[in-house]
Amino acid sequence: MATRGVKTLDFGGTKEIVYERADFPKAKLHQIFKDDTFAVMGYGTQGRAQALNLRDNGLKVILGLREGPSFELAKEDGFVPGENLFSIPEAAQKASVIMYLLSDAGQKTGWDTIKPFVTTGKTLYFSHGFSIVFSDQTGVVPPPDVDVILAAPKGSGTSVRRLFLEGKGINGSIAVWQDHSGKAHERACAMGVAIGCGYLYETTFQKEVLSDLTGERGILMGAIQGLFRAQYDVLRSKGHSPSEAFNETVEEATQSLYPLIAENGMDWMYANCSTTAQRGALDWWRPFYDASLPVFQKLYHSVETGEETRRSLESNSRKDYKQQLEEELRQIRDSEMWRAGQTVRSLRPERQSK
Ligand SMILES: NC(=O)c1ccc[n+]([C@@H]2O[C@H](COP(=O)([O-])OP(=O)(O)OC[C@H]3O[C@@H](n4cnc5c(N)ncnc54)[C@H](O)[C@@H]3O)[C@@H](O)[C@H]2O)c1
Ligand SMILES: CC(C)(O)[C@@H](O)C(=O)O
Ligand SMILES: [Mg+2]
Ligand SMILES: [Mg+2]
Repeated sequence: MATRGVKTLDFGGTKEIVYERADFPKAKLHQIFKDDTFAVMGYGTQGRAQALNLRDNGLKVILGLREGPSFELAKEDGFVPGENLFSIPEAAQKASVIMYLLSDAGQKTGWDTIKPFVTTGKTLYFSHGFSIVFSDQTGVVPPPDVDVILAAPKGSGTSVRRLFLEGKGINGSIAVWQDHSGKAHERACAMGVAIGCGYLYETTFQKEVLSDLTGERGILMGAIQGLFRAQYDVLRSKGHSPSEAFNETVEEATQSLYPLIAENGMDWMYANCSTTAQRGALDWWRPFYDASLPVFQKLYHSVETGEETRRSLESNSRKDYKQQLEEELRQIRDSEMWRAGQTVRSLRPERQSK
């Protein structure tokens, strides 16, 4: 179903539809969701950001959480047990929109608890295509008489909340898996705006999960640590000090050059560097492309075949999962490169004045 006010824009030669916050002013959100109760299941980085943004947008939000640190945090954030803070089944029962924001592994184990409350006319909402697309691994198969929609912010929940509070908005993707009401598309767009996104792109559950898993394993998180570390190790092996190796690898990237890419693109960042740097970057991006292309192809294959979701479910459901995760993060934190980074960051004038 078409939503009024949308724009079709040219993305490098391909026309795509985008939806913006301006297409869904608050009054329209309140009209669309006048009869809805949003139940946010899980209070991780996304659950918390989306719940707080929905609440600040004046919509009716309740939480479904298990007892523990998240429950306590929700109380600190002003949610009140018995009023708008419940157990998972209680919240699912009261909800018209079940926002399934447990961890992806938690969505698999929690499905038997949630399923009885996914009843006729309700909306089941996700911020990832994982559970639905890989239902052969998760068992998450919704009944046919509900809407199943997705609004996936393309960034950390921390940014979802921070940008919203600054009056900005992260970009997000929306998709419809099942349209029982005939309004699922409009409701997905409206939810994307209601949770704090500034603008939204169309996708499918399938495309969202494949691109998201590739991106985070690749450039956004996995590849960036691998590339940083490889350059840092070469500089160190050639006798450069930790501070010099860190600054030339990470600090300048995040503090100077990446913000320039964000502002106006790669060529503009190049144009703001010396002719010497430009010549070198223009000569060397190709060898890096050639070296990494097969790794990205291997990664996409591993995502597409379900290997990555299998690994994630298996590792996240282990009893010692938290300890193992903390140990792996500790190894990164305690590596020389990131210890050097800690000292470098402490020297930033804005940190020193605090
Ligand atoms: N983290 C992000 O910034 C981000 C961005 C876009 C989309 N997403 C998607 O949003 C969803 C939520 O992500 P997240 O990072 O906030 O989640 P998360 O992985 O941090 O987990 C959220 C919460 O789920 C709870 N949980 C896990 N298993 C549970 C169980 N069996 N019973 C009760 N509670 C349980 C945990 O206590 C945790 O606080 C996921 O589908 C994720 O892929 C996340
Ligand atoms: C923030 C990310 C990496 O974009 C998200 O996809 C996640 O899974 O946390
Ligand atoms: Mg992800
Ligand atoms: Mg992502």
